[in-house]
Amino acid sequence: MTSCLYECLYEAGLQRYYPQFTAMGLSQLAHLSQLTMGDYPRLGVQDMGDRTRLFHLVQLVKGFEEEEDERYVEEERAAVLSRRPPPRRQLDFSVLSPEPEKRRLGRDCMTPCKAQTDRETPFRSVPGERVACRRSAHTPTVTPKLSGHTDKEAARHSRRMDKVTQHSDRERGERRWAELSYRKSLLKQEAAPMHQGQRSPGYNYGLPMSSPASSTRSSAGRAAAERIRVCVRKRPLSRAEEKRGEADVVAVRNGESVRVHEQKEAVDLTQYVLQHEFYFDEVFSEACTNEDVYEKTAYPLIQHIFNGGKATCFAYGQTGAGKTHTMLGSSPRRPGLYALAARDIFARLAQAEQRPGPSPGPGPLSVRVSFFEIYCGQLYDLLDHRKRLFAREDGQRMVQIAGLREVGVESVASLLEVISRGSRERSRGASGVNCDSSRSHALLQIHLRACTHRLVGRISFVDLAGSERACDTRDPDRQSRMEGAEINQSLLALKECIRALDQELSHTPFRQSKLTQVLKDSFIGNSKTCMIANISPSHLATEHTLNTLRYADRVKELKKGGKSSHSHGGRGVKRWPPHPPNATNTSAGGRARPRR
Ligand SMILES: Nc1ncnc2c1ncn2[C@@H]1O[C@H](COP(=O)(O)OP(=O)(O)OP(=O)(O)O)[C@@H](O)[C@H]1O
Repeated sequence: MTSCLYECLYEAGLQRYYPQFTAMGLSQLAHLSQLTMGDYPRLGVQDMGDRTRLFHLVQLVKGFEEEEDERYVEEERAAVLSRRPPPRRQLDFSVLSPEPEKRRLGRDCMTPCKAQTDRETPFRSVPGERVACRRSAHTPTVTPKLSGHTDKEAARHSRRMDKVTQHSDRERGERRWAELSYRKSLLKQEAAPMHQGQRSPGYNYGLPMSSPASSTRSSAGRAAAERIRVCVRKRPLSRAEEKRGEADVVAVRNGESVRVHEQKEAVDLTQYVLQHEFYFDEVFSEACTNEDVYEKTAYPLIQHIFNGGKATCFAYGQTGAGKTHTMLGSSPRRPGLYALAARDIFARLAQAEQRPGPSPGPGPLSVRVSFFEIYCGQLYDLLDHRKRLFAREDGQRMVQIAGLREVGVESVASLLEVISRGSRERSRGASGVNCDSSRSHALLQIHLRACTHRLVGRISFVDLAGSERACDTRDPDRQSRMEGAEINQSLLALKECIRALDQELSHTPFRQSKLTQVLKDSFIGNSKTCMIANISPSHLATEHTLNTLRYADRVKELKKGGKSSHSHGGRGVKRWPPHPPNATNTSAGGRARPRR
């Protein structure tokens, strides 16, 4: 259960500090009264406007507490005088519904309450109890109805509400938000409902199913855990987003879970915040650097390819979520995963050369690089003037890309030079979200070859195209609609492959898209895969963020069943149910919702 602290901070425009509040143990609105201005820097509140707003919020909470204390003293005295116990304050659930127990947390709050009238809102007045409230657009001021309360008490409560209003009238402008928070906290002291998806067999249509990693996993499960690693990276709000007043609604917790606060409005206009919590192998907060991400994602894969394995590291997420930033880095001084991997590969090769005596492995290794993109279902060689390529299966049912150019590199610098040459060739276009959006999937492959040209190990870095919907593209002409459709189709195909693996289907539909075709060996044989799901913190991107997290959550579930080995390329029958149209567009309730 959460507190309404987030909502009040949200109203105050301070919600981006919420993670720091919770990190300091401030999880309830009442905790704010203990704050002093000396605590502001520790909460990261440096901006003058933010400090002022936080100060006003703290004052309001303190004022409310004092008022509450006075009221209780008064009530106690009146009770003693009249020799009767103080009135019991209980929720009048009878006006809500004949089935009060159903109207508790979670999605029940989304259900409009027919029994309520516009002017009757059951609420509680004792902090710590749960309350259901209703706000009508036509009745901005609600009169609370208290069970067991006398008219006198109701009038007193009403006076207190009026006092808040008068107070606000005196100091308009900046303090308006605080009063709103205050009113909200009075009326909605209920915690925002936590959405917890129930696990059910089969496909969950995007329903969150996340749960913490189990320590009692089978050995097969542990092996699978090694094969697929699912991480999430949250990027910081950009300056432009901050200026536009966008809110940070994503909180990273303990480096392994991420919580998304989704602002919702029920049919009866009740405002509430729905919380979604997901658990992953690693969750990187906005404070993490590319080095931090590399250390826990690609670094183990580099060790693996030197042991003769194949590895794939792909960055997934909506456009502008930070995939390219993660892979390429932002400047030579802030390298991305490509450069950090190259540095480790060459360091390891240098170590092997310096080692005295004959090497136990396949002898001296050479590093070769290929770089190609998948754009609108076609393959293009980024190191060969965008030459068209074709993926074909060989006799061993392994996918080979005919004509793909491999360039030999001898140092980190030369590898980076090749990468930047290829990156310039990538197809770009402006999506509605990112003005420098990648509209293709880019696959950088670093091959370790023996002197006989035999492939010893290989790592593929896949910078997936933005997973936004086609309708998000600016001026959606035919080309951008086709791009968007193809991107969505290939991501859906990837999901289908993962699901087929998850459910141990005898046939994995690699051929549904070029992406899954060329990624075939990412999930078979001696291979390891790491997915980095990039997410934006902005409240405007909440739906995409949830879709990305649900997708990543689905991949993570692969590990739980311990399904480490799969037949591939078999001739089994497709047994999975046909995916729903627009399955990537899911509502918070977990059901696929038709796109508009
Ligand atoms: N971790 C981060 N720290 C700071 N800035 C970041 C971070 N991640 C992303 N950004 C910035 O956000 C913007 C968008 O990021 P980026 O281009 O990497 O998104 P993308 O997911 O690759 O988008 P697309 O799919 O459209 O190419 C860039 O300006 C980038 O510098």
